[in-house]
Amino acid sequence: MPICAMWRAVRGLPHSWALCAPVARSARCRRGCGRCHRARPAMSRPYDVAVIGCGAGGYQAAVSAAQCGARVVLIERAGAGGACLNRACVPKKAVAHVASVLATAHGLLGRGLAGAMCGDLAAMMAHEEALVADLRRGFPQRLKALAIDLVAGHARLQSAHAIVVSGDRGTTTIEARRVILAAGARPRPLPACPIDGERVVAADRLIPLLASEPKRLLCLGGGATGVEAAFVFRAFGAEVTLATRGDRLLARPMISERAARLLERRLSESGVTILKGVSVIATQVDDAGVTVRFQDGREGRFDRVLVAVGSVPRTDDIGYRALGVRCDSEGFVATRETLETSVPGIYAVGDMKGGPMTAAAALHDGRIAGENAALGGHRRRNYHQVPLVIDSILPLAAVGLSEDLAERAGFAPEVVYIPYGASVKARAQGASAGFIEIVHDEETGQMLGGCVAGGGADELVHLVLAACRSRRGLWSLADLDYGHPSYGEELGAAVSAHLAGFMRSRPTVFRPGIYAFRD
Ligand SMILES: Cc1cc2nc3c(=O)[nH]c(=O)nc-3n(C[C@H](O)[C@H](O)[C@H](O)COP(=O)(O)OP(=O)(O)OC[C@H]3O[C@@H](n4cnc5c(N)ncnc54)[C@H](O)[C@@H]3O)c2cc1C
Ligand SMILES: NC(=O)c1ccc[n+]([C@@H]2O[C@H](COP(=O)([O-])OP(=O)(O)OC[C@H]3O[C@@H](n4cnc5c(N)ncnc54)[C@H](O)[C@@H]3O)[C@@H](O)[C@H]2O)c1
Repeated sequence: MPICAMWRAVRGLPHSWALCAPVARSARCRRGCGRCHRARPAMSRPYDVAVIGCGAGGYQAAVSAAQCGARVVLIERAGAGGACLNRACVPKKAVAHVASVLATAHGLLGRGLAGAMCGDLAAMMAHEEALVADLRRGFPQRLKALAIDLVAGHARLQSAHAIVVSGDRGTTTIEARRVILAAGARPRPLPACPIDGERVVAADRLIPLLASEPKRLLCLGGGATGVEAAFVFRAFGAEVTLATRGDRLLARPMISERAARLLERRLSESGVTILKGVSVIATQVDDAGVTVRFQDGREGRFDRVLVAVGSVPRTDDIGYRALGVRCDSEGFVATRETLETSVPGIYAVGDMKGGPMTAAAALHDGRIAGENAALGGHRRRNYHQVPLVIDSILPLAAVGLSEDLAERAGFAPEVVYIPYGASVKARAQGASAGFIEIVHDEETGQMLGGCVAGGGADELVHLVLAACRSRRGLWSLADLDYGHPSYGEELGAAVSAHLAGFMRSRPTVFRPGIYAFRD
């Protein structure tokens, strides 16, 4: 007799799903009584972890939780992969690579290359679309391999343990012991420059904007998006103006002043017009373009405008505020270092919470929150371990503490500056505009951070990060053998000079600092 039937017989109750549910997962029951299995709705057994949003943060959180043995459901209302895969990092990397090959080729004219080199926009867009589609297709398989259920629809929290999902197939309720919010953010609107999706577009429409082949483009905002967009559009022949309210590009503590100045010079040399300390007071859109008025009286005429002035939280109906999840003054979800919100059992990752808003940081969050939610652990996030990489005419990457931040954290920072002018590889490649800056504690030799501007930046930064996380600090870089000629050897050469003093006087013991706690 099937187990559910036995259960009914014992209790003397009619056949019902609620009764059978506890035994319906048994193989014996399925063989004997198909009804229980077929009738079982999604709510049959609470999940250990439910994740809302399948962007970089949500995907990683689901994977980490599943790898910890949790039963996980991932709810996504649009395309899996979120902003990073569909609109931002991935397509941007594809087009920025072509742009940097073009820039490199121009730099080698008369040094081994001859003739005109130009981009093929249509072919590049086709490559980018195929890449994104291919990566998106892989999602279901990767999730299936970890037994993660992917549910399509808009998720709304009903309680800390119940989520109502509305999709094409109606509404269902999913129960979970813990919930991870990973719903992302959206571009900050600029009232003086309203988005119309055609002439004036938001930062996350960068790729479609490229396809429209603007001749005269205004990039509003001197942050990561503005800088990267200005570089790519210029490489494809557009006349580009980059206008920012701030007094420098990439105004974040991790990126040194010296790097920002060099980037500005390289962008200007490539033909980008840079306006600093300006903001738009009015825009007028007509059939032929956009007239933009700035607060300093200047006026400009452009084909298109890209508004990239930061991000704001999603205000969509997700229901967490009603449950008492606290937000910061800007509306981003506030979290503890464990990424748990003010409501126990609800975590938040990625762009929807305060902190750095990059896919790299969202992935870091996802690893921590996924594990904490699955195991009830207390691993803490540490954004000093997350690199920032900017694709531009001057590749830039940074990690850890700048000199200022190190001083404020109580270290005695010393900055080692290594210009690429001394690098054999950089000179051989005709790319000697660049440098490496390393911040370390001069009393102990502990590595605290670094900023790389120039060739190899996006990969070298990981070597700097590894040294920051190593208890051997500067020694960890000095002990390595490097290929020659290489950019890496510049790191080794620079730190060797600084080690002489320590070798005479100091042991390799570090004070507790930003990298001291291990996870
Ligand atoms: C042009 C551009 C280029 C960038 N390039 C880089 C880069 O090179 N490197 C880098 O590190 N960062 C980059 N970023 C930043 C990066 O894209 C974001 O920080 C990252 O994608 C944020 O990931 P997330 O998981 O927090 O959010 P998202 O990727 O926005 O994912 C949130 C997901 O949640 C879903 N969702 C929202 N609400 C609900 C709901 N109620 N129910 C179900 N699903 C829901 C959304 O559909 C979405 O798929 C770039 C950003 C831009 C704009
Ligand atoms: N490579 C990467 O990691 C990468 C690339 C692109 C975007 N992103 C992330 O995406 C998010 C959005 O990028 P973003 O560049 O839009 O934001 P951002 O916060 O990086 O930069 C915003 C810029 O807009 C300027 N600004 C603000 N208000 C303005 C105004 N009224 N007029 C003119 N300028 C104004 C600011 O001075 C700043 O330079 C960021 O958090 C960024 O970290 C990351």
